[in-house]
Amino acid sequence: MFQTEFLDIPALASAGGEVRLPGSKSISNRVLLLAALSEGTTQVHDLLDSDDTRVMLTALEQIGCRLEREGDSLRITGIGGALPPGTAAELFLGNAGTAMRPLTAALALLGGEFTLSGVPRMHERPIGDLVDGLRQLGCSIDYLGNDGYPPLRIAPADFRAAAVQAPIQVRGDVSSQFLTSLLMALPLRAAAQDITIEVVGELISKPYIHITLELLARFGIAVRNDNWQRFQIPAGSRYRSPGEIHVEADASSASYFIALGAIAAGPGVRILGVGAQSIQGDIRFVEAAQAMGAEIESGPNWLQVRRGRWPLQAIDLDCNHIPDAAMTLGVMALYAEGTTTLRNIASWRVKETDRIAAMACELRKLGASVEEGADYLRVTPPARPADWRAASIHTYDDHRVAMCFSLAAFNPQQLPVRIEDPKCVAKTFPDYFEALFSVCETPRERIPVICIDGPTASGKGTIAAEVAQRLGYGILDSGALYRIAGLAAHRAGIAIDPVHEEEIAALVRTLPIRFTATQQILLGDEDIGHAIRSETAGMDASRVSALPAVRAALVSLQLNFQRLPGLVADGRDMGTVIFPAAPLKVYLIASAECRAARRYKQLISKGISANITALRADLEARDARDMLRSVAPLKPAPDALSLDSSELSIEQVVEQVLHWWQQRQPFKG
Ligand SMILES: O=C(O)C1=C[C@@H](OP(=O)(O)O)[C@@H](O)[C@H](O)C1
Ligand SMILES: C=C(OP(=O)(O)O)C(=O)O
Repeated sequence: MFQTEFLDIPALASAGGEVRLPGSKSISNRVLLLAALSEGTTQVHDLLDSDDTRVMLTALEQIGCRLEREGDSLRITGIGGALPPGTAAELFLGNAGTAMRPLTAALALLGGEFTLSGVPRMHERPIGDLVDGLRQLGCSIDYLGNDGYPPLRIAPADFRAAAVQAPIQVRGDVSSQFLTSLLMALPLRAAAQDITIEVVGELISKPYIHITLELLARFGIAVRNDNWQRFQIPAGSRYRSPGEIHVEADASSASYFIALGAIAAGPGVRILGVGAQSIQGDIRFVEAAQAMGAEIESGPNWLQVRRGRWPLQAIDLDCNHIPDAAMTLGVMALYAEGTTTLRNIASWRVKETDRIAAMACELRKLGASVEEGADYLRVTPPARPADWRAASIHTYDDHRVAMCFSLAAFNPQQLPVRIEDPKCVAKTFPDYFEALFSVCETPRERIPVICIDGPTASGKGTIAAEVAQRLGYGILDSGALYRIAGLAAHRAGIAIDPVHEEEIAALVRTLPIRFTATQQILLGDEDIGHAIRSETAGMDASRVSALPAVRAALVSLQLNFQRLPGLVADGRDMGTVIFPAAPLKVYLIASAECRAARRYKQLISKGISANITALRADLEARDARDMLRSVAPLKPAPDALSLDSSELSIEQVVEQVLHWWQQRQPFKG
């Protein structure tokens, strides 16, 4: 997951390949609650691992469920319809509507003392209609903040007096989750009598009720659905675990990759884990994308999406049945001919943020004309490529804003897009950007490289790692590559000798090397940081570096590090030889005295004795050698910015580099 303050996505060109999507949030949290209410153990496969499911799991553990991980699956042992006596807990439910609402209903009916709270936005998301429904049953629920909103206090209620006779009424026009919550919890009261729930007002987001009914059926509860207006839970209903259950991949998350396939040139995208037979209503996003021009084939568990009509075709659609995925249509509209209208989406205003306002504001930043109404959004794309703007997309702690706006990186003006607070995708799809980059391509020259060159002990490695971490970029420690090449040849039993030059070069080209943000050096899964610092590795490194074919192979290996979303490369010839077109080159220096003192401190802290005068003499000798060597000598590139770190802290140097970087970016707030 990208934990950075922002993520700059370079202009993207095409897409191809396969993505396996994480599990459905809506299914995961329903399955967890139903398993928790059942007796016995349910083994859940392919559960979503994200913020929304984590808050649910923690809450279920707090109320007495047992959770065990078994390989990739989770075994959950339920409470069997009754809480252990005296159960009390403070539950924090983040911003997960699928945890807050259903748990409110279940816990209010189970007895026990609870407080339920969430992030500040959760305290602005309505729950009053559900509380009103539950109060009809005699539940004791108090608002701890504003009436109608979490946080809530639930106290045990005496249900004996209140046989449920009249139908329970619940409004359906603010969120379908209120009805879902009653449907999942009311079997607790249906041992001896039928229970009827009646929807007041129009029921929105109906397909989510379909998911609820499907999963209730899997747990042994057959609800009668009378035209989406009345629902009857039959007397004698009991939660019965199916024993084992698989969670489908998330159809709302699929929308970003369906849109990607529709927008991007290239062979198309194959989406695994969800298909035509999904129980999730958001699968109908497929029809909307087809109407805009996408070519989509599907099987029971996969979708294959390719660009069809181009530019896309504008649509006018009632999106009530696909409230979450429809946000993605707002961004697809940027690539359409004509004006796209998304209707009947009033519920967007009470989700993670006011999504109508958020979409309108961010789409305008990109150059679109947007009309916003109480329950609709009308998007007209930028008239000409030159009307697109490079925007810094504010994401409002809304995962879907972050995910759908990443697709603006396919703009015809080839402008990068900045996504602020990219970690907000953790709500439902923590590795969204990694998945996106794994199927997107762009010409190498669009992927930014920051070069940090300089003499030995100038602090390049530390600065490069920190800058890379702050930008979410990859790292290339080019100095280590020669050592790794030597080590790999040595391990493969190939003598480092000109006779084996081609063989070593071939080996080098395939080495799976990675530099992590925490300065680990990985060869495959092995941390080889230590092994390459040995005396022998140093000797091997200098011998391989004398072989021209190996040097050439290392050049292409180094170029291969230029991957999405960007790279920080540290070394001696990054800006001069390997990445001469890099948009920022820093030449990092420090006085010999200062570098010797730093190295001295470093060695002493590791318990290695050292002599500062000898260290300084060593450094100066190496500087001279590096600067005078005939191949790629150490020198600043003509367009490098020099930075003397002698008197600066690490943080000050990092800030200076980032400041230079920001100055080169085109983004407008
Ligand atoms: O029941 C569910 O799993 C959901 C229902 C929908 O909410 P509304 O019914 O509030 O539209 C949807 O937006 C949400 O992401 C998940
Ligand atoms: C509205 C959403 O979430 P929640 O389940 O919190 O309502 C969403 O995921 O888009």
